[in-house]
Amino acid sequence: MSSVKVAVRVRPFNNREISNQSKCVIAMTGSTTTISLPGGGADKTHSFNFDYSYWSYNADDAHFIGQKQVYEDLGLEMLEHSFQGYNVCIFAYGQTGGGKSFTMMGKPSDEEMQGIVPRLCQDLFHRIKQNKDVHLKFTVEVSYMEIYCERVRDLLNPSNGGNLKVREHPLFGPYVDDLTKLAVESYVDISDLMDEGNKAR
Ligand SMILES: Nc1ncnc2c1ncn2[C@@H]1O[C@H](COP(=O)(O)OP(=O)(O)OP(=O)(O)O)[C@@H](O)[C@H]1O
Repeated sequence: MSSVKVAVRVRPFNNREISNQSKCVIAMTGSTTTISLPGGGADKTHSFNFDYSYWSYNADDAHFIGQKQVYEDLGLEMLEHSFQGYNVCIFAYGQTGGGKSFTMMGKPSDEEMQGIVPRLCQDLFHRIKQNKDVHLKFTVEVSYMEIYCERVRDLLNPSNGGNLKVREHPLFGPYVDDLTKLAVESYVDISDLMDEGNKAR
């Protein structure tokens, strides 16, 4: 099994794209994404295979993929790996307005629209609660930082200086020196800390 999985997602057109009568140049079949350059012709069509190609362009489409499916494919697997003792990381990459926040956070107050992070945090605590092994103890800690213009800021302690140092531990790899880590016991604790951190952005 590959240690890296890549998913691409198409979001619906925004108002500007609709009013410009933009044409959607992406098509998806299974896990394949096809880009057709305007003008047509076979040589202007390029196909790429990913682990997942998520068609979230139009909710009426039979192939539409919503927040729940994205979480069940990507988030649940990472949660499973973390309980098996692996370090996991999910990151979103793409141009501004492309849908990174929507996929990762979504609308946390609307159950159907929740993104990967709120769903994963809730399942994390459900799984911990189900533990019956008296020899197993779980500790969940949260850090929240912003890297902007090559400067690392601690969003849970903004007075912690504007540029924390990134260092490399010989065994555990890269880490941010002095970054605040706070113990949490529920998804509500995490949600409160995210609100707190967002105020410092
Ligand atoms: N899959 C989707 N379904 C419905 N709306 C979406 C989807 N993806 C993105 N959007 C909407 O598109 C807009 C831009 O998305 P978002 O803010 O997530 O982009 P972003 O990549 O995080 O942008 P930035 O880099 O500027 O922060 C938002 O209004 C969001 O609600």
